[in-house]
Amino acid sequence: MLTVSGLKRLHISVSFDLQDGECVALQGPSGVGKTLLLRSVADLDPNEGTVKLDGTPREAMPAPAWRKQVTYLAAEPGWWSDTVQEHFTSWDDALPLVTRLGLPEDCGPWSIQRISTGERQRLGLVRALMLRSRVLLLDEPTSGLDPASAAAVEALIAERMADGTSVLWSTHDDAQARRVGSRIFAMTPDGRIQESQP
Ligand SMILES: Nc1ncnc2c1ncn2[C@@H]1O[C@H](COP(=O)(O)OP(=O)(O)OP(=O)(O)O)[C@@H](O)[C@H]1O
Repeated sequence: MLTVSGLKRLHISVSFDLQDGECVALQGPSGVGKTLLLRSVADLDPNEGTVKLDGTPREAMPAPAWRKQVTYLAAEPGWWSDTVQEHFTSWDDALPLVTRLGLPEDCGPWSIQRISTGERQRLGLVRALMLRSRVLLLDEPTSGLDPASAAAVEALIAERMADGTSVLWSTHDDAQARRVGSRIFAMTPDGRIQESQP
């Protein structure tokens, strides 16, 4: 279980728990602080508060180890090498997920320059899923996708949840929030979360 207590970052001040295998949808107007919250839980930006995974505080491990277990996926994932496959520790292991998300199996040698926004988004998700994290912090993971690709993403995440992965899923899509979330956190302009049922 992920426990977040008194997390403070800029105007944000939140406390919540995330059970194993649970998905909570995170909603709120653009600029309200959803990305700030997700990045803070992953300890990517300076913030205050107590964040624990199964009772172990994040300070008990090096930050990179924490981020491998509590993984943030940006709406626009970053790229640093020339080709798609160079961004994966094992491209062969990634391929089943790549094809599952509707990408062609020969896309490994493709130049990063040529791939579309939606292709980048799905490849970024595969990269995150390869870590087998305990918690996924997904920042609008289907915002650039067509309905079929978004459905494939939702199905894949549901499988990970069945294996015990917890998910905090930021989305502007109300219908998606109700589909994927067992609870909904609505962020308010004063940086709090209001919980509701889908
Ligand atoms: N490092 C920073 N310093 C100061 N303000 C920041 C910083 N990073 C983000 N902000 C501001 O905090 C606010 C919340 O940004 P955030 O990216 O979390 O919004 P969001 O809810 O994810 O929005 P969207 O739905 O558009 O992605 C914005 O007004 C943003 O400009």
